[in-house]
Amino acid sequence: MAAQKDEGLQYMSGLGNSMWSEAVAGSLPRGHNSPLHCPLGLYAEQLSGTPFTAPRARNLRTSTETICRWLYRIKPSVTHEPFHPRRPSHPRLIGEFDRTTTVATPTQLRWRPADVPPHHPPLDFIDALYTVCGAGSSFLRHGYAIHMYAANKSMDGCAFCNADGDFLIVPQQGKLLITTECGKLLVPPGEIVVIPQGFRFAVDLPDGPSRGYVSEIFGTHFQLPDLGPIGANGLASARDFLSPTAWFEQVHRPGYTIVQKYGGELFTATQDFSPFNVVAWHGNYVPYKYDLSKFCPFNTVLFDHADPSVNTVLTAPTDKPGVALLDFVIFPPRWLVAENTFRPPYYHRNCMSEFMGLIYGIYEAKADGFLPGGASLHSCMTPHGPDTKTYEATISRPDANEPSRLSGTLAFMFESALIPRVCQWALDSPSRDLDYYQCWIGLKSHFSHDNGGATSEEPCRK
Ligand SMILES: O=C(O)Cc1cc(O)ccc1O
Ligand SMILES: [Fe+2]
Repeated sequence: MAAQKDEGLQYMSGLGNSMWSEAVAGSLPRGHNSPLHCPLGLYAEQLSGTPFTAPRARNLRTSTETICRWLYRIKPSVTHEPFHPRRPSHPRLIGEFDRTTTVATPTQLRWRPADVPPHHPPLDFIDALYTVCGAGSSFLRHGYAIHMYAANKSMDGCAFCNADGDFLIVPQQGKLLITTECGKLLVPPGEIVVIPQGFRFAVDLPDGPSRGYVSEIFGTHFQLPDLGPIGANGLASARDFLSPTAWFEQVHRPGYTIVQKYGGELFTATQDFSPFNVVAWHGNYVPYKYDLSKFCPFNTVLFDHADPSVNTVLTAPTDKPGVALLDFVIFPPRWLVAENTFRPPYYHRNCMSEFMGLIYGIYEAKADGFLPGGASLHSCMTPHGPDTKTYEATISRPDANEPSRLSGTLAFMFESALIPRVCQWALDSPSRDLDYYQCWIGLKSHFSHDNGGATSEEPCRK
């Protein structure tokens, strides 16, 4: 496990491995999870990311100390006033996707980037978050939600805790400085961060306003995809995932608020100290970040267009082999070398549902209209593919067989086997591109065929 430094913060590398970190030498109990007296008078506390009895291969556990076994903190997280529904509530977060909360639509949907309000109204990460679509239920521990955010203010005097699932956050504009119970992570656009279920965290915006995408998964965790015939190396490498090192503050903070998302609703509880009081921790259930430029893409080197699964960074599995609750797939800069091949994405209908975002540049299938910070949704079996301009430009390229480098672009997809229902506010949003379908209407027939004299009224049959 190599330590890495980044703008003054130190990280540990690896994914799924057991790590330990102590902000004060000797604060982590050795050989014990819950000693009668923890070093330095800390409390032990365990945070479980899977049922205790999950098979060992899936049993992720993070501990933040003290009384029990794994995480060692100045005061345990139970030391707070009772939870109450947050006032004002947050009407644009959904944790259960059914007819009462959301809408079913097979229409191709696209949104322009949302404006990031410069100062007003003040919106921190929590208030800026709004659900776009999703499926299933956080209560039933099966499903996912896709949210977006456009925030202009650091969280102040509060920490967020998502009891519903893991967040995979994709900042598109503006860095996030995320303080977690395990330490701090600085996440600029081009990197992603995963905050597993149950961790308390606070988001600062050191660069000013920030905008991005969030996928949330209920009942499982992200893991690296199997590589199959690719072999032992390629795509995302475990050593490029970075977790924080222990960091704590011991401060009296009267009125400090824990905002807990539970069943898609927000609840608050106050306490008089910072929750970032973990002095040492060990376990394999930790937040982590990943720089997407570290991804090693594989693709066709002779002909045809490879399916996008070849660019899977992380996958959240279901119980059915090969069927993802949610895949996180990227379309990074790379060489295109296929011969006699239509190189952009093909026209297709997919039994999986595809939500896409663009971090920077131009997406290879859309010459116009899909902008950085924007989004699209092509649900189960909804036809989609390159827009007219892309198609016409591609088939008339004189250099169509020359190697070309796709540069300065980074798009991604959240792809799921579960069919999403869409929030009404996303359908009614002023950012929605109601003319999206027009990008394909201009596709004209290129069909030319010697039909042996048949007229248009007399179909040609062979
Ligand atoms: O629809 C999309 O743009 C995503 C996508 C990209 C690709 O290269 C192949 C299939 C696919 O769904
Ligand atoms: Fe697609």
